Amino acid sequence: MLYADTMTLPEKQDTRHRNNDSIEQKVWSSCLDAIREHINPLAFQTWFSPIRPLDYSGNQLTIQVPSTFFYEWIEEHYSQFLKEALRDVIGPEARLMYSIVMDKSQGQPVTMQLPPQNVQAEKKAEIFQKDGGKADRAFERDVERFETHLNSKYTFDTLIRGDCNSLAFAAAKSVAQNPGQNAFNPLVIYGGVGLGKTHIMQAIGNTVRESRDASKVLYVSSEKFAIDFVNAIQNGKIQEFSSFYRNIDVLIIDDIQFFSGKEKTQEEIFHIFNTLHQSNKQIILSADRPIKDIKGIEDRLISRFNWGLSADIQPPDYETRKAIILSKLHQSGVNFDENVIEFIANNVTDNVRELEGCIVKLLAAQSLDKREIDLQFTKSTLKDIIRHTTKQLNLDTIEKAVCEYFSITSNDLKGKSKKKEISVGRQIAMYLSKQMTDSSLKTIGLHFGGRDHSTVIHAINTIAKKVDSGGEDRGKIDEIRRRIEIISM
Ligand SMILES: Nc1ncnc2c1ncn2[C@@H]1O[C@H](COP(=O)(O)OP(=O)(O)OP(=O)(O)O)[C@@H](O)[C@H]1O
Repeated sequence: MLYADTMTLPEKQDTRHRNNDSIEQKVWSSCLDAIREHINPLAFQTWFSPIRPLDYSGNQLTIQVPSTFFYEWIEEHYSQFLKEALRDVIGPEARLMYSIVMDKSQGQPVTMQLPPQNVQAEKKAEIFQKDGGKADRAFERDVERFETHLNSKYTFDTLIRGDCNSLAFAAAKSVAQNPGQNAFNPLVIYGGVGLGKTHIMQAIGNTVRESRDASKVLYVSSEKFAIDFVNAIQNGKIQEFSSFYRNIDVLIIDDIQFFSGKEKTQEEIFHIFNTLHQSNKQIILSADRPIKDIKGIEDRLISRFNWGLSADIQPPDYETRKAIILSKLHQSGVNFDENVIEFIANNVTDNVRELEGCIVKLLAAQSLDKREIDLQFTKSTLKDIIRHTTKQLNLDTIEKAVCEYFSITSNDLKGKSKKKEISVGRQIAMYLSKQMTDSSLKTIGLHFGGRDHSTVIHAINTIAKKVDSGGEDRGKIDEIRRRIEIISM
C-alpha cells in the first residue's frame, strides 16, 4: 500500500465504522460541505457525488473513486480544495488515500490504492532522473513560468489551425519568433467566448519563454490588472506597480473590454503602453469584439490599440471541430467511435470549451458506468449540454451533409454546374431526399435549384441503379446517409 505523506492527521482511535453513521461518512460529509462552496454545482455533481468514503482510521481518510481517470482529474483540478477541506475538518495533519475501482464487470470491484499525487514534486523527480544536471534548471524554469501566469499546456502544438483562426495563428507565430520587432505591435486577438483567444496568446508567451530564457513574459487578465491597480493606489504602491509593468518584455492582457469605463485604469495602461511600445517591447491584447466596438475606452487608447494588427477568431467549421476533438482525445490518451466524434462536432458548433466539456463529461460518465461510449450513451450523457438533440430531418439537413461530403457549396448544389462531383452530389441529394423525407418530387426539385419533377425522377433512378449495383457509389451514399442520421439525431 502506498501512503500519502503530504498530510498527516493527529492519531485518532483506530475505529472502523461500516454503517451510514460511520466516522468516515461524517468526515467526508463535512469535507463535501467545504468543497461545495468552491466549485460549481455541475462539477460538484460530476466529480464529488460518485466518491465514497471507505475508511477513516489511524491518521488517514480513504476515499473510493470510480476509475483512474477520475483520480487523475480530481488530483489535477481539485486537489487543493480537497486538501484544504481535510485540513479544516480534521486538522493540520490530515492524510488522504484513494482507492480506485479498476474493474467492476466481474462482480466485486477490484481496487488499487494510491496516494494523492504531488504533481510538482513528481515532475521534478522525473526531470531529475532523465536529465541529471539540467533537471533543476528545467524545473526552475517551470516554476518561473507559473509566476508569469502562463499555462504550459497552451502551446502552438496543441492549437488546431483552421480557417477560423488562420490569420491570428500566423500573426501569433510571427510575434512569438520576433517579439517586439515586428509590425504586429500590439497584436490584438478578438472573437467570441471559448474560441481560443487565451490559448493563442499564451502559446506566444510559452514560445518566447522557451526560446528566450531571459525574457520577462507576463500574462494578466484585465480584471486582475484593474484590481491590482486599485490595491496599489490604496496601499501607496503605485510606483512599484507602474515600474513592474514597464519592465515587462512581452505583456499579454486578456479581455480588455473589461477596461471599459475605468478611466484611471485606462490612464495607467496608456502610460505603460507608451513606455513598452517605445522600447520595442511586445504587447498582446484580446477582446470579445473588435476594438472599435468596445464602448467606454478613450480614443487615444483605441488609436494605439489599432497601431498593430487586429486578427479575429471565428467559430471553427465542422472539419476543424473534428480535428480539435481528435487532438483533445489524443492528449487524453483515449479514442472515441467515429459516430460519437461526428455527433459532438455536429452539435457543438460555437464554443471550443464546450467541445472539451463534452469529452470530459463522457469520460467521467464512462468511468462510472463502465460501458462503451456509443452514440446512445453519448446522447443521453450530453443531453444537458446539447439541448436540441432532436433535429428535424429535412432537405436542409440533406443538403448540408451532401455539401460537406463533396466539399461543395450550397450554391454549387443548387446551380447549373455539370462538374462530376457537383452533378453526382445533386443527384444523391435528390435521391436521399425522396428516401429519407416525405417531400414531394416538386418540393425536392424546387429546393435543389428550381428543377422540374422529371429531373428529380431521373436523378432518383440513376442513383437507385448505382445503389443496386453495389460498389463504390453505394459506399458513398451509405456514408452520406449515416452522416445525415447523425446530424439529425
Ligand atoms: N483551435 C483550437 N485548438 C485546440 N484547442 C482549442 C482551440 N480553440 C480553443 N481551444 C481550447 O478551448 C478552450 C477555451 O479556449 P480559450 O480559453 O483560449 O478561449 P477564449 O477565447 O480565451 O475564451 P473566453 O472568451 O471565455 O476568455 C481551451 O481549453 C483551448 O485549449
